[in-house]
Amino acid sequence: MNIEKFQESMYKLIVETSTQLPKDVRRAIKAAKDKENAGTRSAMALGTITNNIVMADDNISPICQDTGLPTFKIKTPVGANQIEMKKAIYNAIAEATKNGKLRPNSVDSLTGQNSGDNLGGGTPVIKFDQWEKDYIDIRLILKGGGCENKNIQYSLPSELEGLGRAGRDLDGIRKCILHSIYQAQGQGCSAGFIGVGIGGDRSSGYDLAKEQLFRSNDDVNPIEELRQLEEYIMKNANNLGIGTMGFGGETTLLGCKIGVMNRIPASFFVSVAYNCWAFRRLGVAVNPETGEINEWMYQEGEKIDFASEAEKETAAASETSVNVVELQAPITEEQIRQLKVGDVVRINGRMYTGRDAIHKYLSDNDSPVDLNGQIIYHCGPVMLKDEDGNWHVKAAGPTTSIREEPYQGDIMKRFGIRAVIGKGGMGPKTLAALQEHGGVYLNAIGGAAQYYADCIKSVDGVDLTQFGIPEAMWHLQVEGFTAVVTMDSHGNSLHKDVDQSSLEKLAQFKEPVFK
Ligand SMILES: O=C(O)C[C@H](O)C(=O)O
Ligand code: SF4
Repeated sequence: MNIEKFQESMYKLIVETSTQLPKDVRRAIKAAKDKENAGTRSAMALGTITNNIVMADDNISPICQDTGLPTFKIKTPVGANQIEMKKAIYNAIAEATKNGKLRPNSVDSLTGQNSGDNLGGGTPVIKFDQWEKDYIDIRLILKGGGCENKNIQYSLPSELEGLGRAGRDLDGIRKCILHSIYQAQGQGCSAGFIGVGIGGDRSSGYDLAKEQLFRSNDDVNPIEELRQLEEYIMKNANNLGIGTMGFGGETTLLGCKIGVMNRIPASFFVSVAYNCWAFRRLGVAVNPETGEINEWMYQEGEKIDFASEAEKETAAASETSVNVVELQAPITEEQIRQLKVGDVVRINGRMYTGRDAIHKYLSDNDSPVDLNGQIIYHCGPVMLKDEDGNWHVKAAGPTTSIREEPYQGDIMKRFGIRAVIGKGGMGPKTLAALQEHGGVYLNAIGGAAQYYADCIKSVDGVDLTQFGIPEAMWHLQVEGFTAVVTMDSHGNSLHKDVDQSSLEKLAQFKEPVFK
């Protein structure tokens, strides 16, 4: 095999997967957009998402800043040199990271050290299989951490919130799947795609669930019961009213694929792999001699590019139909107290990024900057340094805020922070702190990493770089950064409301359907 060519092919596959959504995924997003009523929060979120897809296409930059744990599934003809192929993939991964197409995402679990090039113990994941065909089939998925955290595994029989007993039968499986979508709320950047694995053990069950994510979203399940179940889930999950980003709305699920394998008598697992709307998976057929790409997968049928004028108009119309408040730090308590759930804010000026490592750090250390009246953005960006030593933001969407729930309220009070921006909402502890202290939670659109990177006009500094690029505290200068108030200082939380109403809707699916 021509290994240089093969490495080039792998680089192309990585860049394409990170920056361009496959055609089947685009069609699913377009269908969701057509269903959402203009002027709603969900329609606005979808408008931002589709603008972001266009920007990623144009800039050849990551659709979402979290480029996940790169996972390759490879089928080779007998005799292919897997050791050589692995090395070429590692090189291609390091190069894509250096060029800002992947975020450095490989972190030592004990020391917290980021390897900087996406290589390290267990990363990337490469799984080989042999087959009797004469070409190499390589599929890649970049599944981010927020949706990975919403994967769930059920052991049947089980008692499920809202749904009651789930037994060891098709109807019990139905209940698990509906519950999995409910428990994800908007935190995995809904609307999502799910892969379900029935049977196996805890690890092979999850593998089977993830394997389903490699099926084309338009295929038809060859097993009749599973075909019916997939159809049932697609129809009914969208009645849960969770909607885009958990804002409420018509579309919660964009795809559902279910696979089955045998189990041992004592175990009955239903494993669900949740993937965000930024469903980055592609595949190529590679010539084993030349190392060149012969064919791209998932690219049949119509390509939606979301770039037409009509698309832009709907996005603009939904943005203008709401109340927009301008904010600039430092913000006063009085300004914050005026904000209510549902208001849209447009931020100009300074904000600081802070995510997991920073929140833990601030909980028992002083802040390197004065945070009084300031805004914290839950974000781990993709950054590149130019020859003059200046940093540039390549992708910068929000991360899931709920992970900071144990720290957030205390930190806001202690440092005088007035606003935090993230996605998916926060819990009761933060809500109480917002009310007591005069703070607000702003929801940005998860995955819209190009859209927000474009709002960042300069990087004015950085602190705590020992935590690695995604976890450092970046000082950003922004213009027209738009987010929605979803938790205010009067005890209101859109997330609490949507959770409650979707739980009530979930309970409507309690009665058996598959006998
Ligand atoms: O790590 C990130 O940037 C985001 C993560 O994928 C998330 O959804 O929380
Ligand atoms: S931020 Fe959202 S879109 Fe990006 S990887 Fe996480 S879950 Fe997916």
